[in-house]
Amino acid sequence: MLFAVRMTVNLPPDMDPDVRASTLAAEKEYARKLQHTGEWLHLWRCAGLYANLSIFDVTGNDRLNEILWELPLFAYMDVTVTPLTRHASAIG
Ligand SMILES: O=C(O)CC1=CCC(=O)O1
Repeated sequence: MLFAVRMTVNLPPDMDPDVRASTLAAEKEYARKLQHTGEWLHLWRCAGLYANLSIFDVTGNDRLNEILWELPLFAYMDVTVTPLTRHASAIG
């Protein structure tokens, strides 16, 4: 199943710099791993924002929920999930 997920990151301005750096590094590693497995299909930066638009290809809601809750940045994110289905006019 395909899902579009918008993640907006809100890191506290007073966050400890070491915790910030290690959390961002963990997020990057986690995202790279899921891109390699094919579950995190697209990861796009929303231009000018500390936000991304991602496409996930997962077995279902439960797997997506698991992935999102395990994001190292999850506690600092606003997340919006949109389930996707094929558009009748899509040629691809
Ligand atoms: O920077 C972001 O948008 C948050 C994020 C998601 C995966 C990643 O590596 O960073």
